[in-house]
Amino acid sequence: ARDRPTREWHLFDFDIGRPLGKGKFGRVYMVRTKTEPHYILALKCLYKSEIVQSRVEKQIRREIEIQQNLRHPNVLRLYGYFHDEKRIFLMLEFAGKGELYKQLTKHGCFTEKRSARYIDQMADALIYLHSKHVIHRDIKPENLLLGINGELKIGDFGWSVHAPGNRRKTLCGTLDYLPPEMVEGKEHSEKVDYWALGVLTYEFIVGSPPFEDLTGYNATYKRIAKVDLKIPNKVSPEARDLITKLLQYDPEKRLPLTEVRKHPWIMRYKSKSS
Ligand SMILES: COc1ccc(C(=O)Nc2ccccc2)cc1NC(=O)CCSc1ncnc(N)c1Br
Repeated sequence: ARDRPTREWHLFDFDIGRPLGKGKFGRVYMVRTKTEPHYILALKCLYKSEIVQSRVEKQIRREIEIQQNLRHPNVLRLYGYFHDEKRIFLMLEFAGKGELYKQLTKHGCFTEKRSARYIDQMADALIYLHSKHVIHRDIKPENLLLGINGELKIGDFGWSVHAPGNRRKTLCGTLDYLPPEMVEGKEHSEKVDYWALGVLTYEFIVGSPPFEDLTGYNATYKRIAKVDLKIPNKVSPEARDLITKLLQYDPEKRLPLTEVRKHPWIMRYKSKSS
């Protein structure tokens, strides 16, 4: 198809606003285009020196290609990018209600109604990403954002890959969301995102991830590999059922995302309006 003309962007096209947070590789600012129409964006600034050093240059180019073609209401848009001699700038959709984990920290945990609506939106976004052969691999509250109407947006893609992947994920981040097959360094598929959705469901309702073991890394490892799952009594039977169906050791036994969207716990809270 004829490529849509994308204009060249430069830093001087924008008024720079407040910092939005520190990503894994750089700083993000709220910005506005200087000329009409005044678009509000999140501009992520990455330093080439850091990128070249950590050899993620190839990764980021692949990232950008993948993401410029993603369009889904629950996936944060990457509109485009530009660079100067020292930096690469990612032009991102601005999520009006900011970082979801800040809400989770503030409230401790979410109601089952709010959790079910978020999980339904996550499942919808993951069905879309998997249809594009993108496995997210890093689903956790820190990577989720909220749009201006409170809708969930998968907001960060530092580690998504094209399926099937078994690139060792440098275990710098938390282990809590890793499924047994990744913890054991085995080949993994998009089913890793099914597992992470189960972990997310648990964490939204309970307020902490299911295999967290503050005594350390190896303790969490063991609990994941054994699927040592204890669900508190406060969790409703329907939520318990969904969590158990997602946190299955065998990836093939995990509930498909289309079934998640039809699960009684999700259906019970589907907003009448939408
Ligand atoms: C599509 O979103 C991305 C796509 C790609 C990358 C990225 O860094 N890729 C990458 C960087 C280096 C190496 C390999 C991959 C990051 C993001 N997203 C982000 O960084 C989120 C910034 S925080 C924020 N954003 C909007 N509204 C808010 N209110 C906030 Br707070």
